[in-house]
Amino acid sequence: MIELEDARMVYGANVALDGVSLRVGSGECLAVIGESGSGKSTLARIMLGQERLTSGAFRRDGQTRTAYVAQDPADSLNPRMSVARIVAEPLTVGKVEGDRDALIRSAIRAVALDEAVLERRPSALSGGQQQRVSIARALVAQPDLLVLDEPTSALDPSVQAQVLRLLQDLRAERGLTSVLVTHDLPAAAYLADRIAVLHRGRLVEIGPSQAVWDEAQHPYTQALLAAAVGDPLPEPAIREHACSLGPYCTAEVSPCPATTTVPTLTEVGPGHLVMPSCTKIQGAS
Ligand SMILES: Nc1ncnc2c1ncn2[C@@H]1O[C@H](COP(=O)(O)OP(=O)(O)OP(=O)(O)O)[C@@H](O)[C@H]1O
Repeated sequence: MIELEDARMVYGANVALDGVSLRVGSGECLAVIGESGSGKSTLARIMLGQERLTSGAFRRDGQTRTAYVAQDPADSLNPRMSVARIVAEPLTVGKVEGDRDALIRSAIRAVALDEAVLERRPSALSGGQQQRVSIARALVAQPDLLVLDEPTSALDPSVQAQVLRLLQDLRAERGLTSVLVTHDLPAAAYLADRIAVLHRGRLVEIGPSQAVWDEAQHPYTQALLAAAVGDPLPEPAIREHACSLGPYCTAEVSPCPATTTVPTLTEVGPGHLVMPSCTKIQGAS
């Protein structure tokens, strides 16, 4: 459904994407993971058709309707509009025909919100409810491709788990094609069929989520995994990588100080769902 071939994106002296080739099949969820600055958001903008590559090819099925869920619902929902108007926006922009009221109510029910929220403003909702409204807005015009940029990272851990479960249910019900951009490897492994790992604009690994989780091949992916599961970091080379893990590293100076915060996993419910919580490790410089 979507294909990138030798994609390169350059902003002045910054190479955001460097020779990336990948495909996203119809109905597939691909997670794109990597540290801050690795090129994830650039890739998302390309897939949404918002920017053009410097070189290489981007192909998308002709009539693809795209939708986007941003990281922080507080930023992406207009505080002056009612939830009903917010959710209706893509219907207006896309000039969608049909019973708008029914489509809006159906989208709100799909994200497990009560229809009573339609009359409220975003400020009268919790962060988790706001993100559900963002997802309802993304779904209302029945997109073929949903791009989610860190959809849970602005939420409390318990709410993150609920939103991830919701996204998983929506995937199962609707067979949506989706691209999940995240630095959260457990969330990627939970939700996605495949995981693509970006490091400094290069695709260093791509494969089925379970395989990447169980047997990551590239040292950078192994370092991300070690950080995600709170393993002590055995190899000096991997420690070096781990210290460049922006989202997981509290250090703002280089070299990294001796104490680094990395996430560990906590079971939060039945099945396979795990969410990161933080722990201190010593000597991870
Ligand atoms: N509009 C732009 N102008 C100049 N440089 C840019 C622009 N957009 C991205 N970049 C650069 O491209 C690189 C990749 O940025 P990008 O935002 O895609 O990374 P990211 O993985 O999404 O990071 P984050 O997780 O922090 O959002 C960075 O070096 C960034 O500074």
